[in-house]
Amino acid sequence: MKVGIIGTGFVGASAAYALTLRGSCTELVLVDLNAKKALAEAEDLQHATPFTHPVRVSAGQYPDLADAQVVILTAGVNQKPGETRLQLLERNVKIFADVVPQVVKAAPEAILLVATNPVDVLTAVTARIAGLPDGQVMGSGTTLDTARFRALVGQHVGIDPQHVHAFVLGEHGDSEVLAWSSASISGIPIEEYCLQREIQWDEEVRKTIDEKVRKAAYTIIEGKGATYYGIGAALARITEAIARDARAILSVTAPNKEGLAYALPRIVGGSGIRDTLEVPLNAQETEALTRSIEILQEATHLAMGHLR
Ligand SMILES: NC(=O)C1=CN([C@@H]2O[C@H](COP(=O)(O)OP(=O)(O)OC[C@H]3O[C@@H](n4cnc5c(N)ncnc54)[C@H](O)[C@@H]3O)[C@@H](O)[C@H]2O)C=CC1
Ligand SMILES: CC(=O)C(=O)O
Repeated sequence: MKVGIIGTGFVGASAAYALTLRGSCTELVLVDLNAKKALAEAEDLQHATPFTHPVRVSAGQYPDLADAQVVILTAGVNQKPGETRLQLLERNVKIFADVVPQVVKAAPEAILLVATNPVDVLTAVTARIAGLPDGQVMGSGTTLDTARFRALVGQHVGIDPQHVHAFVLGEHGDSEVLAWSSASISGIPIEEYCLQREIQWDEEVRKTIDEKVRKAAYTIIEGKGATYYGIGAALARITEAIARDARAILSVTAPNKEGLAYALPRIVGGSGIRDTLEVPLNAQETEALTRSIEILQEATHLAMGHLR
């Protein structure tokens, strides 16, 4: 299975490394405006393959994406310390207006997986430009935030985060919603689990975890300039769900009938998004999700204006 990655900066290169380590594909084509960088990353990754999986890694141009099953879009500017994701909007919409038509021309059958921020808005923009069937365009959405949520809850209760079932919904950004009321440890509500095992579980714990999830990008960018390992692994996981027609439930983002994209748990398989699930929410979470969607609606309207 062939995968293309557009943009070989921190995120693109980390996704490529995760795909190679996990053996998520058999062929990987790297494309970047900076062809020298793409070539250097391809060579470096190729040298990892004797220790990983037999993935054929190369640097290329858009026509080399022909027959790719998935193309991951990571091209664009990232946040500087203190900058929000939505502040990247205008610059990255312009880049996508250039990149997306070239990807669709080369690989019209590929599932497009957007990672560039603001990812929800750029997923809507990609869908608008690409004009592909429903389900063929998705964004990484809150898969990373959901992973952060699960990792922190797992750490607090002392179990493998793979057994924490919890979602972050709405914007991949400041207004995101942690769906506490439906979160569980392998089906046992967290509150009940903590009661059984005499673990602290109160508003203070939830507030600390919420803050750490919501602010993770800001603190990591402050410390090392960019975030990339978490999203690299998330992109490999989403790609595998497509490659193996896994029907995995992942909080990816996708445009609705009105062209507005935000993250909800969705069933991801070989043809992309197969369905969207509803998470039971309490009144406070419903209100927060409505507000998050309103913020994205405003930003998406602005982004579509930049396309004209
Ligand atoms: N969705 C998520 O959860 C996450 C998203 N991101 C986002 O991913 C994006 C990329 O971040 P980084 O890799 O850290 O940035 P980076 O600056 O390290 O890499 C961006 C790459 O895009 C390339 N590029 C720029 N314009 C291009 C064009 N027209 N065609 C082809 N390539 C082009 C650049 O040459 C560069 O190699 C940012 O928007 C960042 O905010 C970052 C982390 C998590
Ligand atoms: C940069 C970004 O979007 C993140 O790490 O969540």
